[in-house]
Amino acid sequence: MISAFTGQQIRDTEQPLLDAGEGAVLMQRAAYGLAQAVAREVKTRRTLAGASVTVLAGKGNNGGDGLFAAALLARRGMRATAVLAAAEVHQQALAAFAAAGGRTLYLEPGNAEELAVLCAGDDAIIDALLGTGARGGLRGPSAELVASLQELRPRLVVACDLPSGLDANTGEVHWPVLEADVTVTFGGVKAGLMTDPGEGCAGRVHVVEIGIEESLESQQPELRRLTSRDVGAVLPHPGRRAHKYSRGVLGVVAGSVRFAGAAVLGVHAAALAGAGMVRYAGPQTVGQLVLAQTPEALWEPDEPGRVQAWLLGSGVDGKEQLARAKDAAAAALAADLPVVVDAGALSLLPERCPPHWILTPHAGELATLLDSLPSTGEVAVTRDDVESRPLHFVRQAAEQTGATVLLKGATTLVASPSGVVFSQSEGTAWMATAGSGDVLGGVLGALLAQCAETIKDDDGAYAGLGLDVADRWAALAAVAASVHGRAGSAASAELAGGPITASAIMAAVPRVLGSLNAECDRPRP
Ligand SMILES: NC(=O)C1=CN([C@@H]2O[C@H](COP(=O)(O)OP(=O)(O)OC[C@H]3O[C@@H](n4cnc5c(N)ncnc54)[C@H](O)[C@@H]3O)[C@@H](O)[C@H]2O)[C@@H](O)CC1
Ligand SMILES: [K+]
Repeated sequence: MISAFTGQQIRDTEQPLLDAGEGAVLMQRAAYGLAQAVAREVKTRRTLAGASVTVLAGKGNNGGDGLFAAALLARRGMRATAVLAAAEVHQQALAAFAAAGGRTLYLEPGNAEELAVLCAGDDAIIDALLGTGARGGLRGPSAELVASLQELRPRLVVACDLPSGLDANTGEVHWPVLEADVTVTFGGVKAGLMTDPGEGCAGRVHVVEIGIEESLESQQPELRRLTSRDVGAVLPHPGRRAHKYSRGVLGVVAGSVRFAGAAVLGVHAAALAGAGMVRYAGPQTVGQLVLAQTPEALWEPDEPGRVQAWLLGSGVDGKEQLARAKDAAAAALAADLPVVVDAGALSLLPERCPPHWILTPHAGELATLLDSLPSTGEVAVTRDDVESRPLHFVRQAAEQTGATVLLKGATTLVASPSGVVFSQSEGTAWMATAGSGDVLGGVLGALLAQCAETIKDDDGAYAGLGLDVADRWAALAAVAASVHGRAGSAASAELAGGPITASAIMAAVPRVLGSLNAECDRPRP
């Protein structure tokens, strides 16, 4: 599992070392790691000797890291320039930079554009304007410099610790921000690098160890990301004596005459993701389409028979289908069964949901949901609000409803009502296509049906994740998001990185499950 921490958690962990006079050592480790990363990136394009690098240096320790790194790069033969954004910068770092032969320029009111043109063509730019000590975004000439540079599209931007202007704790972005190709972050991943919109500006994230990593482990991560091994360990696996009922039966109330495809995709995705059986409830015309795609499924016009979990809501439209979803929700609540609550069913929540109710809104639906809750207050939450602060709002929704909430996006966040949040980002932007969410619902529904009866006791699979039992639902939802993202990326990769349909995402699910199992050395069933 990859853990991400707030800037404050990282600073608190550094503090005892700073108190012991180790600050300079930490900075040297950070600078060395940053310089190595820049050198590695430049060398994929050309030789280091004679290549050019500009460091944009602010007045804090982030600027110090950047200047020391640029000094190391100058000593390795790069032509190094520093653009100083403040009158006072880290003195020892500036002295080391000058001693290594670096050239210094001063950012002043009126010369930002000129400096941007001067360094935009460099082989690398290091953004060391603001780090974890930032309050708000870039201002004045620094903001102008970064805005101009962003327009000029530099060849390679490496962010020092985090892109300047990004909130290390929340991932909120105070524009303008210089979008990085690589972010070299120190000691541990900052939460803002694992949630949008911050993650979208950070490029590839590389962690440099500076000696605080062991102490950080005692902190509760702000965000958690499951790796392929974690996902493989949690995925359900049929035992030798399994039969279709013990494998897990999923009941689906999705689709409608108007949105029939949602039912077809949800049911088929669930079957491909390993449900022992899928029972579909809906109008006959839709039932026929469902059976045409998935002859393995059962169509039942009204209430399906016994199930272990429910998928409710995707594409539900009209009185009759909504009534079926309502009945199924009531039955699920009475029988304490896990439920995926998507789209049309998000309006059917009880006053307090259990954590095994997993809501799967996109940003707009989450805004509507929050607005409908009596606890939200007077000011309406908009889609833009959710997109600017997804971590804040997904957590709020989980706390206020009691449900586990999976917020779909380029980075998908899953919040448990306890405040534990997972972040998965394996997908591709091609997955923003009609029906993609219906496939995710099917995959998640299938996982719930397969794990419903074992999740509380299956300590082995969840060992190492350090979670309370109630948070396992969020972990399982993160597994579904990961499988869905991997399936989309695999489908697109097969088409040389081209566009994909929801059906293509769905078709790739079994292969993704197979390779995740293989990676965990699990025997084939
Ligand atoms: N604490 C340590 O020992 C270590 C710190 N490291 C680096 O130090 C950084 C944190 O250093 P600092 O605490 O100095 O913080 P920053 O480097 O983020 O700079 C904060 C300074 O900028 C000013 N400032 C804050 N917001 C501003 C804004 N919006 N516009 C302009 N100026 C603003 C503050 O008044 C403060 O002087 C980390 O991100 C990391 O890069 C690393 O060297 C590892 C060790
Ligand atoms: K920075």
